[in-house]
Parts: sequence; C-alpha cells; structure tokens
Amino acid sequence: MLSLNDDYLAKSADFSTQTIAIPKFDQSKISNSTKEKPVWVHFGGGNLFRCFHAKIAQDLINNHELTSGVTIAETYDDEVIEKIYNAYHNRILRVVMNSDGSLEKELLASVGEAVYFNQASEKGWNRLTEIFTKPSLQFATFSITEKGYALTDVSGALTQAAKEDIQNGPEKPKTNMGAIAHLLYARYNAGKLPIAMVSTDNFSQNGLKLETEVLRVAEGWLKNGFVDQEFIAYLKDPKKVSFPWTMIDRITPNPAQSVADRLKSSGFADTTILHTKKHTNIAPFGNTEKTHYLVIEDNFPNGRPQLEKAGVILTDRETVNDADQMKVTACLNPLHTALAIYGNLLDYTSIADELTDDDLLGLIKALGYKEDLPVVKDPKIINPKKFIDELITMRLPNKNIPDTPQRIASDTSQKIAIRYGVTIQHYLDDPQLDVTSLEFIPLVLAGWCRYLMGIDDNGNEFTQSPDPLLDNLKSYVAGINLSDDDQAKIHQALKPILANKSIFGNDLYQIGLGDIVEDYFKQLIAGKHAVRKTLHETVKNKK
Ligand SMILES: NC(=O)c1ccc[n+]([C@@H]2O[C@H](COP(=O)([O-])OP(=O)(O)OC[C@H]3O[C@@H](n4cnc5c(N)ncnc54)[C@H](O)[C@@H]3O)[C@@H](O)[C@H]2O)c1
Ligand SMILES: O=P(O)(O)OC[C@@H](O)[C@@H](O)[C@H](O)[C@H](O)CO
Repeated sequence: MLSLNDDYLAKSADFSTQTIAIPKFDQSKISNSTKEKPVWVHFGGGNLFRCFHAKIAQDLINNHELTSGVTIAETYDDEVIEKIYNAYHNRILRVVMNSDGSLEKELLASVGEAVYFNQASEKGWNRLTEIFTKPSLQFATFSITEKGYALTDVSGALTQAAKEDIQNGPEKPKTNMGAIAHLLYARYNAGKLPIAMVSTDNFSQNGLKLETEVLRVAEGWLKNGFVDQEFIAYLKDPKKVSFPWTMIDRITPNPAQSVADRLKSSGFADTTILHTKKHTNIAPFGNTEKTHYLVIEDNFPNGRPQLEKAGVILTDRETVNDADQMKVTACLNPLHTALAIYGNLLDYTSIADELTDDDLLGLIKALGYKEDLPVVKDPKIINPKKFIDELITMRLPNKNIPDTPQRIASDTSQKIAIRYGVTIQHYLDDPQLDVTSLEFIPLVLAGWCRYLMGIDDNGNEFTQSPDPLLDNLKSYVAGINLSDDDQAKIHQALKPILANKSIFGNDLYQIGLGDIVEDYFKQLIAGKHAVRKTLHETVKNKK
C-alpha cells in the first residue's frame, strides 16, 4: 500500500503505477523557504483549500513561479492541523472526479507550514504574528465559511466576543476578525508593510465584508485608545492593505466514503475520514469536480506570483463583482440551496440523484432561468446562460461527484440574504419588475421554514445540518404540526423569521413577500406528502 507520508521522489514509479501525479519538487526545500520567506498565508484549511488553492500553489511551484509554499492558518479547528496536516507531512491527495467515472489523482505538497492560530495556542499565535511581520509576505487568502466573518448576532448587535475584543485591544482577540486585525497591527508596527487580504468565501463583495469587519474592530480600538489614527489610515490605504473581491467556484463535497473505498482498493492506504468535534469533515484526501473558476480583483500592493499561469482570472473589481453576483446570487448557489432544502425534506442524500427528479429539476430550472437570469448582469468573462446550462446538464448530474443536500444545507441562515436577497432586491429596485410576481424564490423560502421543523415529507424526524441560528429558528416553528391550517398560528410562528432583515436583506412582509411565503408554507404542512404535492403542482403549472 502507498501512503501520503512515503518518499514520493524515491517511490515515483509506485505512484506512477497508481496513476498518482507527484510534485516536481523536494518538499523539504519548499517547507524551509515557506518558514523563512513566507509569501502566501491561507486561513481555513478545509476541503476547498485542499482541492483548489493548494493545487494552484503546486502548479506555480512546479513551474518555478512560486518559491515557497502556503502557510495554513486554522483559527477554528485545532484537530484539522494536528490530525490532517501535521499527521500527513502537510500533504494532500487531491482527487478530481470526472463524469466518465475516472479519478484524476495528485499528491500535493504545496503546504509549507500549518499553524493553529488561536489565542488558546500561544505557540501558534506567536508564530503567525511573526509571519505577518515578514516583508516577503504578499497575500493571505481565506475560506473560513460565511459565519467566520461575523461580529454581530441575528439582531445586528455586536456579539459578546466582539465587544470583548474591542474592549480588550489588539493583544489577544477572540473573534476571527479581531485576530486578523491583530495580525495587521503587527504588520503595521513592523514598518507599515503592504499586503493583499483576499477572501475566497462564497458571498457577494466578500472583500468589502472582510475590510468592513476588520475596520470595525480597528476603529473600536482607536476609540478605546489602543491604536492611533495612522493604523486606520494604513488599513484604508489600498497601496498598503488591499481587500480584493473574488469569485470562486468549484463544487467540493466533503470527502466521501465511496472515494475512500476506490482509493483503498487501488492500493492507497490513507483513506480514513475524520469527523472533528467542531463538525469539519476532512480526510487525507479531498474530492472535487473538474470545472472551476477563480476570479480575483488584481490589487496586490506587495506584488503576487503569476496566478494567471495556474488558471486564475485577474481582472477589475466590477468584472469580479458581476461574475460573483452571477454565480452566488443567481446561477449556482440559489439552485444549490433549493436542492439542499427540498432534498432534505424529500429524503435525498445525493445531489446527482435529485437531478433525476423532475419536480426538483423543474424547480431549479424555474429558479435559475425564469427568476434569477433576467436580473443578472452579464460579467462578459463567463456567459450566465451557458453557466446554468453547464451546471444543470453536466455538473450537478455527475454521479461521480458525491455531493449531498446535507452538506449544502449547513449554515443556510447565513446564506439566504446572499443567495435570494440580492435577486429580491433587484426586483425591488427595477420599476419594470414586480417583486410579488416571484413564485419560486418564495417557494424555496417557505421550504426552508418547513425544513426548520425537522420533519420530512413522510412525517419522520431528520437531522438538520449545523447552523449557528438553528436552535433559535427552530424554536419559532416548534409549535407547528403537520395539518395545522390556522393562519393566525402560522403567521405568529413565521413572523419573527420572515421579518428578520439580517436573514433576508429585507422584512419580507414590508415588500409583499411575507404573505406569499406563508401561503406556500401552509400548503407544505398540509399533511404527509404535502411537500411533494406542492412542489409538483407549482412546478407543473409553470412548465
Ligand atoms: N466546498 C465548496 O464547494 C466551495 C466552493 C466555493 C466556495 N466555498 C467557500 O469555502 C468555504 C469553505 O468550504 P470548505 O469546503 O472548505 O468547507 P470545510 O467544511 O471543508 O472547511 C471549512 C473550513 O473553515 C473553518 N471554519 C469553520 N467555521 C469557522 C469559523 N467559525 N471561523 C473560522 N474558521 C471556520 C474550518 O475549520 C475549515 O478549515 C465555504 O463556506 C464557502 O464560503 C466552498
Ligand atoms: O460552501 P457553502 O457552505 O457556502 O455552500 C455550499 C455549496 O453551495 C457551495 O460549497 C458550492 O458547492 C460552491 O459554491 C460551488 O462553487
């Protein structure tokens, strides 16, 4: 059996027999230069990083475009560093799952160092702080999930941790954004060194969000006398600290047992999937799809490697924003979340299987083509109609991709405003359009309220995916039972959810959608199999 920890250069013939591509470089040299002259730090070493960013770095190192590797900084899950990075010499087996059933395998050794960067670990905290004082550091990327940026709670007020960070100053903040502001303060004190801070998380204007939240902490420190105005000026000077916007697209499911089994039977030993206490599902291997897009605003004040040589599109902010709005708010992620919600209610555990269900296929087609596409601005670099066509006909139905509605349903409360709220806002802003003409977005939002009940369409309980607001949201619908048809009771249960601007971007009642969602919800709870019936009738009538 071959292992990730084997000497891949000495055993290159064995790796070749198993059709595993190997690095063209000596990992120890790259690790040393990463430690001495770090260039690229990545926050959140989860599956997306392992399958996408790490491969970009590997291609650049292979082609001598990058002379040091990536430093992983994990702020959240210490098990990931210890049991997945360090235990395997920071290596990754990346598997691309083609639609013809074949697997493309590559051993990635582009991570040079992996650090648990959390105030609970003095060693990791000091090490990353030191890295941020190095002039060689050019940029940091992030894939820490949408909730990783939060400083406020559901009511829009600062969380307790955020208040404490602002109160206690830059030494040892607890929140991610406080910790990032701490690092930038160290970089400022090291000579106002330049850097690009590049969010690659799935939400519109992700760079702006990162910038706003870091500044929120820093300005709190200014007010409390911990930092001077010059630090704020440094953060706001794009020639010193930039926050480029990005669009990232690559369906990267959690590592799947089916892939582990295929690797094992081909003679690869490291296939144990780890489910951490903090709910990260991760393994020595990562599995991803072939299709991918990474579009980044070209604003790197300390320079950058030739990322375009590894397939990254570098462009201006407007084009990034258009591409991102196209993908995240219209042509992919809203369709994904619709499949996640209805997939759970209808007991699906595979996205590819859902695509064989005419009602679900009809739902995402109606959402994408009828309601989202008309308000999408063409980013020019990717054609929106072709993008949906490719998604619906090739990417989602790929049976070789083990993606699940359960993965996509995690943190839905954090994603609704982005995945549906932006389109709703376009309908509100355009005098030619009528927001109350929308049918499928309200059907999905009603489906989400139905999902919060934790009862599937057969009347059985199902396990909901993790979500920071889940307990709170579930409490509102706790008194609702299947077959309830008391409109006042339904209204009382749904009002605190549907009126919440931080979830939807608007109070849905104020814009005329609240009653439409309530109406669908009433149909969806009409009894067992009412979800199927409502979905079928709504989709059928619109074909
Ligand atoms: N997986 C995909 O298909 C995909 C594609 C495009 C974009 N994305 C973006 O990347 C993000 C991560 O996806 P993934 O597949 O790597 O997920 P994952 O579950 O494999 O990894 C999540 C990573 O984020 C960290 N994390 C989780 N909660 C955190 C918190 N509160 N604060 C800081 N770090 C936290 C985890 O420790 C882990 O490193 C997504 O949320 C999304 O924004 C994912
Ligand atoms: O990663 P999340 O949790 O923001 O969303 C789940 C999926 O919709 C997402 O990961 C997609 O697979 C991805 O956006 C495809 O590029």
